Amino acid sequence: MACTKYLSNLLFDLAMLKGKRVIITGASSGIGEQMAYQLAKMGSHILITARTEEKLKKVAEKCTELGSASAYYIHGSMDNMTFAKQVVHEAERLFGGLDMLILNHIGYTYFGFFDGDVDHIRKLLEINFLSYATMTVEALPMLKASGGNIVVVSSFAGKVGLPLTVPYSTTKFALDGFFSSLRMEFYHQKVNVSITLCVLSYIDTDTALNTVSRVIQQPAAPKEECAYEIIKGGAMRQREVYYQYEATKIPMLMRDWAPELLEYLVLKNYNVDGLSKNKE
Ligand SMILES: NC(=O)C1=CN([C@@H]2O[C@H](COP(=O)(O)OP(=O)(O)OC[C@H]3O[C@@H](n4cnc5c(N)ncnc54)[C@H](OP(=O)(O)O)[C@@H]3O)[C@@H](O)[C@H]2O)C=CC1
Ligand SMILES: CC(C)CCC[C@@H](C)[C@H]1CC[C@H]2[C@@H]3C(=O)C=C4C[C@@H](O)CC[C@]4(C)[C@H]3CC[C@]12C
Repeated sequence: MACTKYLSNLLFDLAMLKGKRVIITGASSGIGEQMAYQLAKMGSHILITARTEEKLKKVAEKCTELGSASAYYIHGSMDNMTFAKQVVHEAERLFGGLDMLILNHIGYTYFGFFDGDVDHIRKLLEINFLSYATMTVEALPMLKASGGNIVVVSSFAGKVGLPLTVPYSTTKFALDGFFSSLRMEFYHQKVNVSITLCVLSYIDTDTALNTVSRVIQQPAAPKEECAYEIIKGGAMRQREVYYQYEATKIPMLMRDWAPELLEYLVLKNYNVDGLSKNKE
């Protein structure tokens, strides 16, 4: 594993992203914000989006300072498919094309036992899944023209059923179904657009730490390194990225061979007594 990582670091030249035109969704905070900074340092043209304009403005300004070829922002909510399409059209207007589409945003969800609210699942599917499909469809002509990359930020919870994240996990599993099937069709149709699905473990973003630190005992991995690994995987046209490798790939090997053992290990990692304190 260490050897593979060493090799891919060696092959991944930061210059690969110089001058590339990139959209990053959910880039006003967390992993998306970090990806914007990394791409800025690599000299990309960047269009970031999220709902909060003031935060986006600050992130875009920092991108310019860090050396981005250009940095723009557009604010709006991804529960609105017209807005999802508008973001792609804005990239076309600003850059005249697109090399990389990084789909990373998620809507708010609760961390707790499923409360029976199916309407919440429907709304979360709009934000976490349907907007991803919408932006992909809209961006495909530009990505085909550039031989570009689609990068989908998912989770270990999108590969394995976990407690306390029923609606969220549903939306992440949907991403795997859509994008893994689409990737297969691209092979058939000789579409030169790569699809990278990123399977992330617990990452130290403010949202994650505030939401789950009382319940999950294991340490969170650094968002900066996580952002780098996602961009690298996308640029290298990898089909999937596992970060942190040990916390995601090894349990994945267990998933089909020893599912009961995996369930046992997952449950041991959750301290559900911490849940009530979460709500205070
Ligand atoms: N952190 C973790 O432990 C893990 C994270 N992941 C994945 O990584 C990705 C990033 O997560 P993380 O950085 O922690 O999340 P953050 O909460 O830090 O960032 C979420 C981003 O999405 C934006 N957003 C929220 N609601 C909407 C909306 N309705 N429309 C458009 N944008 C919205 C937020 O900005 P604003 O509020 O301004 O709209 C923000 O920019 C997600 O896909 C997540 O599933 C996967 C596994 C673990
Ligand atoms: C082998 C097992 C012990 C691994 C367990 C991994 C667990 C701890 C990891 C894997 C995926 C992680 C969740 C995730 O994907 C995204 C988010 C959204 C964020 O806003 C709040 C935190 C949350 C719910 C993460 C919580 C921690 C999770 C469940």
